[in-house]
Amino acid sequence: MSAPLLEARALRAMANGRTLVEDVGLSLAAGERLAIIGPNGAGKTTLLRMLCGALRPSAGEVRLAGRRLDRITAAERALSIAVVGQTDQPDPRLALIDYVELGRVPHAGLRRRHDDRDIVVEALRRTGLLPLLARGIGSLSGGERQRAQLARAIAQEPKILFLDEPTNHLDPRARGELLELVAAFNMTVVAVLHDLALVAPFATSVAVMSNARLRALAPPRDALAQPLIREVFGIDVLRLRHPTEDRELTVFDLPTRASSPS
Ligand SMILES: Nc1ncnc2c1ncn2[C@@H]1O[C@H](COP(=O)(O)OP(=O)(O)OP(=O)(O)O)[C@@H](O)[C@H]1O
Repeated sequence: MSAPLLEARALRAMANGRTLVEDVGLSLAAGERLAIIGPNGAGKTTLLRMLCGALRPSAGEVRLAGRRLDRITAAERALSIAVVGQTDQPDPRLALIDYVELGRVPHAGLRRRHDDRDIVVEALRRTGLLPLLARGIGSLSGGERQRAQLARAIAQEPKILFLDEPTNHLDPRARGELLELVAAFNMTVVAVLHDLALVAPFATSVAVMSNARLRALAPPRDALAQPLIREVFGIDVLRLRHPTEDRELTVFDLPTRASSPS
């Protein structure tokens, strides 16, 4: 059997005497999309940063295609991993097309590919940004900038795409559309998501974090179920028949005070 593309064992993150992540293990096959969910402060971003090599674990290890991530050179890692995070602050004067072309930099050390520009233009087209290609990054809206980051990551052609809250600047329709777009690329993806309604249509598996620990690692239908969601988030999950269409609706409902556990 081939090794999983991404594998984490007994991961722990400590900072300033605090345990941010404790004993997390998971594995991801090529083509899977893992959503990491959990309340604020649960350790989601810390886990994502260890999985993508941005943060060295205090204990445990991460393997990419069977090789320890901390033993892979930065150049090799850049060929394999793209990260769309919340901290990217490019020079606002940079034109959008030049920003997206930065995604090709890890490949430039090999043979400069004549189709680099085609890959960049295609990434802009797929993210709906082609009409804005000459605009300065600083003039883009928050949502456009989020799509620009995705375009840069797609242009990088990574083995795994890591997304930290990729939809937080987007309107409700654009949120779903962005994740649909990511799914359409058939890449292996690890994404921290806050909006639970987006998880089931997007993810093939879900890691539920709570108080620094992995509470569940399961397919969306099992992970997004009572009593776990009630316990971890303090909200209810209701599965209801759509009133006019032949399909089920999943509703995340804030319980009223009367029905909340005290
Ligand atoms: N360097 C640090 N030193 C001390 N505590 C930290 C440090 N970095 C993060 N933390 C704390 O660790 C906890 C987990 O942080 P993390 O960002 O991983 O959570 P999260 O689940 O992504 O949260 P959110 O949903 O709010 O983004 C938080 O309580 C945070 O304040």
